[in-house]
Amino acid sequence: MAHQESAAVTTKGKADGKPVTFTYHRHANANDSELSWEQDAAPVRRLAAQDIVAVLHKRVQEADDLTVLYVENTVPDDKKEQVPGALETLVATKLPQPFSHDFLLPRDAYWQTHQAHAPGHPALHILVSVKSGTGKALDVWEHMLCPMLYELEASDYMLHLTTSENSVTDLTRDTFLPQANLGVAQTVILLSGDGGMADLVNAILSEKRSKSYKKPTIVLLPLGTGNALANSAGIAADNTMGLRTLLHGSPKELPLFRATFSPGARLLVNELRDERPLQKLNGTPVIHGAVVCSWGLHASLVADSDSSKYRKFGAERFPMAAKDLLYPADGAMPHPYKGRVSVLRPSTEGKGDDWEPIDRETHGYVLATLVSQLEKGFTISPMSRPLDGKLRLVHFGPLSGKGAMDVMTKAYDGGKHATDERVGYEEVEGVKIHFEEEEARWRRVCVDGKIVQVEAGGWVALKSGIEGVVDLVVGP
Ligand SMILES: Nc1ncnc2c1ncn2[C@@H]1O[C@H](COP(=O)(O)OP(=O)(O)OP(=O)(O)O)[C@@H](O)[C@H]1O
Repeated sequence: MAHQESAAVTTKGKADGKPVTFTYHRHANANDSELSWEQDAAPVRRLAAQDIVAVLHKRVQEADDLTVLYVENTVPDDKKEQVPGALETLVATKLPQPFSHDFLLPRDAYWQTHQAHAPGHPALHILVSVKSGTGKALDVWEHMLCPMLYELEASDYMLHLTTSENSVTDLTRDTFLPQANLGVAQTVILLSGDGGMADLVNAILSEKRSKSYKKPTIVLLPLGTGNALANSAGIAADNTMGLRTLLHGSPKELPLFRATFSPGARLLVNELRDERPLQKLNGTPVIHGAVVCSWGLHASLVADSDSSKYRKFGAERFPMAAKDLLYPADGAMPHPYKGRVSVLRPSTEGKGDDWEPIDRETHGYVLATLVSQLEKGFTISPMSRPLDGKLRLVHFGPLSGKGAMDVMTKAYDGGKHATDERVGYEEVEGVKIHFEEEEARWRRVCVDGKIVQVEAGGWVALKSGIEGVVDLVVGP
């Protein structure tokens, strides 16, 4: 879909059987392009490029008919909370050639070659995480994905709706993993946030994989709150809820890190009220992640905002909880987090496995990530490229509420915090933290949105470069 020039091309054709004049305004920035059509006295219809899912060779009446799939986002304001959009079709005859060139489904796209009538096509699963984000995943299935599969004549799939916080884990352990171990190719369209992906990956890594293990291919439709993975991998760059990436993209291995914890670490669930044991690897508690591992302000923010009180506000829940942490009610400074942090830098000739301490006894923010954005526009790691597998550390010492806000504001401004002298930012292979906090709430670690409570005197050690277990479909 890459193109440089900015031009308009006009053709005479038909839209849904009625004679019209099509105009395609093609812009250097593909998402600014627009298709419009005029029919005598009727008002001009406009279709923004960012709403277009794909153009299909689907003959309806005339030999040169094409079917345009697009997302209608003009939902009345009072319905916006419930319906994020709906899939619509336009049967078009004689579309401007540059338009069809830009949006026709590529013949070699993963979807084309692996789905529908392709021989030996993978088992197709649709997994709807109904409580992710503000709870719109089911609407997206009903109004967008299901109608699209109908248009694509893809009816051979299994639909799964989550019924509990364990649904993704259970389904992966009982279905995806055993099939993958038998070498069966599977595509999973996952309507969720980062947590759904984390559950899936951790369930796979909780058991042994066979020699014939075949990585499932995951198509992620961004239905969470932060959608860090989707925003960083370009899946959420248009208005189609990931449908365009589903049809045009191709699979690439999802890089992972492993966080290993001291023996007393526990996963906090049920709005932090209950504890669960972590998975064990060689007797040691572990969690794997694809997005972020943090301690300090970020982890406290995720933990404090993980309640139904805040969740209903979507991504707004973070700034709301941030206010309480940055400007404590007693007028004190934000909490200085006490502990020893050391890093393992990418190995260079002559340097071994040397962990180097960060020269500071207290900290404000310690965050390691594999992605560039933690939510749309919050560019925590501006050097990160989609699925580059590089772990990057962002850290700073205790700052005033205003100082920390200042740094965060720069992160929202294209990642300018990365060059702020108060902030450390570098590529690392590992991070270790030994906690020296008395109070439990300051010993909470965030891994891909999950919260781990570490015991007094405990530690966490993070390593990148873990062998991937799934592929993620990303844009061309
Ligand atoms: N039917 C359900 N009942 C109870 N819990 C559910 C159900 N469906 C999903 N969940 C839970 O809701 C949470 C949703 O997490 P997810 O990461 O997908 O969304 P998010 O936290 O809103 O987004 P993000 O991680 O992108 O910020 C998960 O913990 C998941 O287990």
